[in-house]
Order: sequence, then C-alpha cells, then structure tokens
Amino acid sequence: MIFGATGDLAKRKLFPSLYRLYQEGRLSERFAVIGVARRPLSNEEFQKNVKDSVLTALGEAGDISEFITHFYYHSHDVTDSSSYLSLKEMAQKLDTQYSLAGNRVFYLAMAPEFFGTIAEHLKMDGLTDVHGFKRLVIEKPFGHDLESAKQLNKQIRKAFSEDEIYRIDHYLGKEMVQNIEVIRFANAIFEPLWNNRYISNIQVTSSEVLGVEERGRYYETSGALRDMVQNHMLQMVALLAMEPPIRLTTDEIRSEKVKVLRAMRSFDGDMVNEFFIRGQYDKGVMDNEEVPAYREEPMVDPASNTETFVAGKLLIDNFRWAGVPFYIRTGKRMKTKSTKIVIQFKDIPMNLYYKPEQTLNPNLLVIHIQPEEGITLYLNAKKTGQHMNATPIKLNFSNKGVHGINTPEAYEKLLFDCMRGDATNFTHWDEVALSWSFVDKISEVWENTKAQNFPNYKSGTMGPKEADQLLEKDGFFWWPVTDLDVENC
Ligand SMILES: NC(=O)C1=CN([C@@H]2O[C@H](COP(=O)(O)OP(=O)(O)OC[C@H]3O[C@@H](n4cnc5c(N)ncnc54)[C@H](OP(=O)(O)O)[C@@H]3O)[C@@H](O)[C@H]2O)C=CC1
Ligand SMILES: O=C1O[C@H](COP(=O)(O)O)[C@@H](O)[C@H](O)[C@H]1O
Repeated sequence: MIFGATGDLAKRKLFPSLYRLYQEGRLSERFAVIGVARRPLSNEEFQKNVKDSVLTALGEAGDISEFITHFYYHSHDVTDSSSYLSLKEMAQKLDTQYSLAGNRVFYLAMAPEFFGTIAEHLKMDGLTDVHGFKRLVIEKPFGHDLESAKQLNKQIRKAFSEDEIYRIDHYLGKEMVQNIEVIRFANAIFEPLWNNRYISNIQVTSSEVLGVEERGRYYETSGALRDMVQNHMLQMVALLAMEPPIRLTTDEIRSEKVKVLRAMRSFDGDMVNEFFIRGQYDKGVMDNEEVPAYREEPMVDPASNTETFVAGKLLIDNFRWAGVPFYIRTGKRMKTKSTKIVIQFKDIPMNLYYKPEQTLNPNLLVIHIQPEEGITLYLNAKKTGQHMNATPIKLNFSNKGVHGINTPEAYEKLLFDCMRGDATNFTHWDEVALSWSFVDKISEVWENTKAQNFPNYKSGTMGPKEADQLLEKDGFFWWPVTDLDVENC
C-alpha cells in the first residue's frame, strides 16, 4: 500500500522503481499495489498515472500494460477513521486474488504529520492483522527534533516492532554509499591505513544546484541542517568511521554505526559557531539565467533566518579517529551538483623527489557518490624523463565504465531490500535519536540567534567564505568537487 500515491515521490521514484524491479524479475506476478490518496480516481485512471510516470522516468514501454494491471486505487482521507475498513476489505480481496500469503508493506509517502495517525489506524482497524509479514516504510523527515521524533516513534511502535520499521534514508540506497563498506573492508590496502595515524582529514560534500523550488513551506521549518545533515551527511560519516562489523548482518552494521554517532563530540553554546558555519543563498546567475535569493522564493519569509548551507567540523572521540577532523558541507544553489568524499592521507615524513620549495601532493582517495560513480586514488609517480621528479597520477574506477549500464536507482534497491526483509540500509531508531540529539544543539543556537550576514553566498558558488576559513584554520582546504585535479589545486 502506498499512502500518498498521487504525490511527487510516488510518481518520480516509487512507480518507476517498482517497474524496474518487475522488469528484472525481482517482483513476481504475485503482487498488488494499492494507491491511497484523497483525490477521486478510478483504478484505470490510477493505472494510467502509473504508466505515465514510468514512461516519463524511464522513457520505455516494455511490458508495462501487464505491470499496471497490478495497481488499484483507494480514495481515502487518512484522517478519516471510517475509510480504513474499506481499505482493509480491498486488501483482503487482493490478498486472495494474488495469493499474497498475508504479506504487507505499507509505504508512507506523505507529509510526516500523518505518519503516526496512519500507523495507529493500520493497527486499530486490523490492517496489520495478517498471517504473513507486515512492514512499515516511512519517509523522511522522521521528526523535527529529538522530542518530536520520540513521539512519532512511540506512536508507530504501537503498531509495528522496531524490526518491522524501515526508515528511509535514500542516500543509503545509493550504489557508491553502499560501496563505502566494500572499499574499506574488502581491500587490504585501505583498512590498515584507515585511522588517525595515516589519515589527516576526511571531507564529505553534497552540493546541489537547485534551490528550494516549490518546497519553501517545508524548508522554512527544516533548513539544510535538518534536511541533509541530520540524516544523509551523518549516515555517510558513520559508514566512513565505523569499526569493521563482526558479521555483515543488519544488527552488527547498525550497531557499529551507532557507536560512531555516540562517539561524535557534541557542541553547544559558543562552540557551535566555531565548528559549524551556516549560509543562505543570495540571488545570482546560474547557467546564464538569473536565479532568485532564498528569501525571494515562494512560501519563504522575506527575512528568513533559515540556512540553505551548512559546513561543519566533526570530531569522533575514539581511539581510531582522535584528532582527525571530518569536514562536512552541503547546500542548495551551489556551483555544481555533486556528492563526493575525499579521504586525505597524511604527508610522508620526507619528500625525496620534490624540490623543497615545491608543494607536496598528498595521497587522496576520492569516492564519487554522484552524479558520476566511482573511486579515484591519487598517487605520486615518476615524471617521464631523465630526472627523478615525481608527479601526481590518478587511478580511476568508474562504475559506468566497468558495468556499462546505469546503476539501480536508490529507491529501487531500498524497495527490494524491504520486500526481502533486509533493513541494513534503513536507519535504526538509535541512529535517528543520536543524530537528532547532535543536531538539536546546533539548531537551538541558530534558531535563537539571527544570522546577521544572511544572505551570505551568491547562487552558483561553493558557499560562504567562512566555510573555507573553517578548514584554513586547521591548515587544510576543501578539495574541489568538480574536476579534482591535484596539480591545479
Ligand atoms: N518528493 C521527493 O522527492 C521526496 C519526498 N520525500 C518525502 O516523501 C513524502 C511525500 O512527499 P511528496 O510525494 O513530495 O509529497 P506530495 O505533496 O507531492 O504528495 C503528498 C501525497 O499525500 C496525499 N495526501 C495529502 N493529504 C492527504 C490526506 N489527508 N489523506 C490522504 N492522502 C493525502 C496527496 O494526495 P491528495 O492530494 O490526492 O490527497 C499526495 O498523494 C514526504 O514525507 C517527503 O518529505 C523524501 C525525499 C524526497
Ligand atoms: O533528502 C533530500 O535529498 C535531496 C538531495 O538528494 P540527492 O539524491 O539528489 O542528492 C535534497 O534535494 C532534498 O532537499 C532533501 O530533502
């Protein structure tokens, strides 16, 4: 059941992902999807919407006519308790028709204020009384702060146990985010160096070109800290910093990530602005077109104090990472759309091959999350010629180049994992709670002090200058995320 089946997420991500799974034979013929939303639609109209969304997203027809016959529509206001009973009858009928053995996945692709109500009704009205499995997939944001997240968790836990709850963080479905573990734990050359003896700093950037678009109302209550840092950025840091799990099971991996989040030093009061930089985009020119400032966007307060950019320095207080800064930055209306992780290794103790006045090029391991997917290792090698000079070289692996096909969309992987009952790439409550308690201390300071310098970065740039100074203070700089060319840095 998809709650919010006429919405943007269902249209752009969920239907195309289900279709891909169907095409690949990962969804057998024994499935049915009930779309739930308020507007009145017949099954046929709904099936046409599904078809259009698949064609728009994937641009292909294939055997789509058979696929869409599995889709049914139920017009229902989720706040109206009386209509859950007819939804239950519909589900029971389809269960028999498709021999579903009572297995049910409830996907809440709706505004978060409805999450708790829906979960309660699913239990109260008997939709969760099934012979097979019942799973709840829940979209972000999971709460607005620790307190509201606790409330929400309490509500949904009345109907679903922790291992039946699949909290989506779509970054965990990205191919190269999933690859972090493999790169680290399947290579003898990295894991022995993966600590404060050999790594000088780690940089995680997720920059976006788009502004807030039509999401001003939501974003005003969120900002980049809640929208990106609390979830995606901290999840990437946890994967980079965790200890090798003793087994590759959901519980073991999650437990290692939790330990990282527990070891993260928390900042409050004056420390917040020392370790975290906030920004808000001003108007600018992008792709030869004028774009408005954040404060001029629809549904945004003209004097808004909401941050559209965050840079921060994280410290993980454990034996492995003591003294190694993890720098993160994310923002809207930046120069380029890119998510990259740069692991900068410490300099070698003595440089035999450079003239003393020449800059030493550190070894870097770059994990390209998106738009390109791959890894690059920057080394120094002999410059061709008579002299013993060193020059930087790159060893490149591109996912596209090797596999020659588009990697699966994050939602496709996550839907498949949920159907198989694998919750590894979903966030456990403990991770959510720890992330909120870290972020809450920062938002408390930022919400109580108006940023005097907003807007403080032009659209189309890499954020405010203070974000550069954050690293300069430590003797580092942000490695560029566009063309990471060591020679030109
Ligand atoms: N869109 C995206 O790319 C992303 C979205 N998300 C999350 O996914 C969720 C959904 O987002 P999105 O699809 O963009 O939202 P939309 O506003 O596009 O869709 C909301 C859906 O909810 C339905 N709806 C609203 N009120 C009710 C109600 N009272 N009863 C029944 N149905 C109702 C709407 O249909 P109708 O009006 O017909 O009732 C519509 O289908 C949110 O939690 C969002 O944060 C997360 C990451 C990315
Ligand atoms: O969760 C969110 O993520 C997107 C960025 O996702 P990406 O996969 O395109 O990197 C962001 O635009 C949005 O504001 C946020 O809610």
